[in-house]
Amino acid sequence: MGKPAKIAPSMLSSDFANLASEAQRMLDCGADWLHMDIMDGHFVPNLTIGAPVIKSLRKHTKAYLDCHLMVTNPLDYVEPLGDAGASGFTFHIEVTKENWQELVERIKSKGMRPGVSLRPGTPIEEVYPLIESANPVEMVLVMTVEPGFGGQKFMPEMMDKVRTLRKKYPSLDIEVDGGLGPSTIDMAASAGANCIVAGSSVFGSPKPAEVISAMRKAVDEAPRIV
Ligand SMILES: O=C(CO)[C@@H](O)[C@H](O)COP(=O)(O)O
Repeated sequence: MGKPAKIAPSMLSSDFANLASEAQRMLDCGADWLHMDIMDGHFVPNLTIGAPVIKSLRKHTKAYLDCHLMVTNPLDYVEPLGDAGASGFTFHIEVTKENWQELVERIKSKGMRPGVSLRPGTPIEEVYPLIESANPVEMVLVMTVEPGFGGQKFMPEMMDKVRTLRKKYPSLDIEVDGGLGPSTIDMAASAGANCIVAGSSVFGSPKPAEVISAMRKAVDEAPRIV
């Protein structure tokens, strides 16, 4: 039995003007987590939401808010996001090589679950110290597109990173994000990913509950590589 599946619709593909009802619609369709893309227009060329929106959404739901920080200065977001009610706080290794220890400590002290993410061009070895630390991150998010926008094409070559991580760390939560849907889920699931972020495939479907359930089945029934 592998790690349980966590299916996390990316709210970036939702109708932001109706965020609370879109979130509830996803939960009613079987979502485990709500994936919240926080972009600063600097680390990535897109600007989305921040702590005020998380705070507003938190008033409408008790769901796990899986926040992915595509920002240059994640430390600045810890306090506001913790106070706003974020559940997970996943930062990028490319901007935290010098201060990830302090960052992880502060994320945990605000009651959030720390994760680390990496761009497609970043070698997987860069996150090992964060997993092996005495105060470790609890999830690795392997980007399967260049971060910044929904609706891009899945990069199958990123599955080598997932396989390597799963072999080395059998009980780690491994999340994948970008281009996931019915046609790519088997690649991610068989490589060992258990947390699946999906935007366009879920929100673009007339039957989102079926897409979510098919992705869960693929993860739960994937042949285990460890
Ligand atoms: O973080 C990002 C993009 O940077 C993602 O969460 C996307 O929003 C996923 O969307 P799809 O690729 O599934 O459409």
